[in-house]
Amino acid sequence: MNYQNSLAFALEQDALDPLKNFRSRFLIPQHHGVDAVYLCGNSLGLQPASAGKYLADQLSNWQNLAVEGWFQGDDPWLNYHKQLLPSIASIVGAQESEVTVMNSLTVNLHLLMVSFYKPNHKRFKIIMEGGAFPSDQYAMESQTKFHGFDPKEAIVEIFPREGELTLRTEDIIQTINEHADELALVMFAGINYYTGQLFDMEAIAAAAHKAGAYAGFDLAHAAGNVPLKLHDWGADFACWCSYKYMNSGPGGISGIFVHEKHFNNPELDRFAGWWGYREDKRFLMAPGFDAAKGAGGWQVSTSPVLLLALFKASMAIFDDTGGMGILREKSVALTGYMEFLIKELNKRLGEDVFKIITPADPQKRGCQLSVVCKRDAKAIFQYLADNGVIGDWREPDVIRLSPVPLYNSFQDVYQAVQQMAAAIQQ
Ligand SMILES: Cc1ncc(COP(=O)(O)O)c(C=O)c1O
Ligand SMILES: Nc1ccccc1C(=O)C[C@H](N)C(=O)O
Repeated sequence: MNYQNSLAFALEQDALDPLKNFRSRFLIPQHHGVDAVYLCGNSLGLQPASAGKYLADQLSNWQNLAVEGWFQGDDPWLNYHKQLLPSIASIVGAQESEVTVMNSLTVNLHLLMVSFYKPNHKRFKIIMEGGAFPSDQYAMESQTKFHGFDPKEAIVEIFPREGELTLRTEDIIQTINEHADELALVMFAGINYYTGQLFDMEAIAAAAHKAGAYAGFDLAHAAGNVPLKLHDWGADFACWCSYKYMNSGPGGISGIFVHEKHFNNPELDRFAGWWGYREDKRFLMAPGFDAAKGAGGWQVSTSPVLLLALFKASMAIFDDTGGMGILREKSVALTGYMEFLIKELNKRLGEDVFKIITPADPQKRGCQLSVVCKRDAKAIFQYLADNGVIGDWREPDVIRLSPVPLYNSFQDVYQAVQQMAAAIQQ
């Protein structure tokens, strides 16, 4: 047997892993008394072991300071969210003033559309990837209808070529060029939730701008997963949830990016609330909205401090890693290792039973591999779950598996593929 196919190889890689100690900073779900193989950080990241303490600190501030907690104590709530901004800015490649934390993802998508989708009869089209996450499809549909357009005319979805599984950048750019005269917005995921394809956001933003349109990105599956350079790429806006690769907890707080080129643009409408008011004068409670400069000016409501506390636990861990570069290095190796083992398994089975639909090029994917199962896929997925391998299922036949560099090991990946082999032999 090839050494790379052995448990010894996986254990050796783990021993060499510079990030190996980070696993112990997370609570790994248990399966029959041992660590489950959790490969589902693409849906819900694991709980930092410190999360309870961060939460308890704020519950204690609430207990002891009550309303004064906004202004007093070691960590007044009024500025609590700001401590998160350097970490978030570094993860998404932004300046601190270009990011803030607020609300949930789809809510933020709608709020940002208020600013960046202002269609007129000449320019009203939105280009997006075909098969985008349903919430994004519903958001775009309802936005076009809200402005009086027919979604069938206003929304242009780009699908892979016949016989291909993922999109070519050249086809995305060509579609943008073809619709240039009528295009208002290009709204793409950073990584598609189903296929795991990582898009060339820089090229997409450049093509959108050349066409005279805005470029926005939903980074639910990209933030905290792959290095991003939103500022340098010139993206107009972006939003993401933080409960996947950023481990902020179920329904955790979302983040937004607005490029600084828009900070002084008087044409940008927004749906305002007092939390987005310029801070030095917010408590004067004067009539007339005066926005805070920067992404913070898009905030609407009071910070949800308990959600921020959970998120802070995770960002402290990210800060200690040294950044997305080192995480990405391990991620490429870990996902590449899973791909290798799945291909070896297919060879042993004499057939591509597990067909990976995610691009093979590491530049075109993040942690996730989406695997189409050619035998009884549901039964195989169930077997994996029964044996402590947690991925997720997306209809009609895809199993998504995402080794996450912060807390997954090479041994996790090895065990997962062992169980896939055992599932077939059932
Ligand atoms: C790409 C994408 N957009 C939107 C959502 C929905 O986010 P939320 O339910 O937090 O609004 C998700 C995940 O749930 C997602 O993966
Ligand atoms: N928020 C959730 C609540 C319940 C179940 C799943 C989710 C997800 O986040 C799914 C994810 N967006 C996906 O890519 O399928």
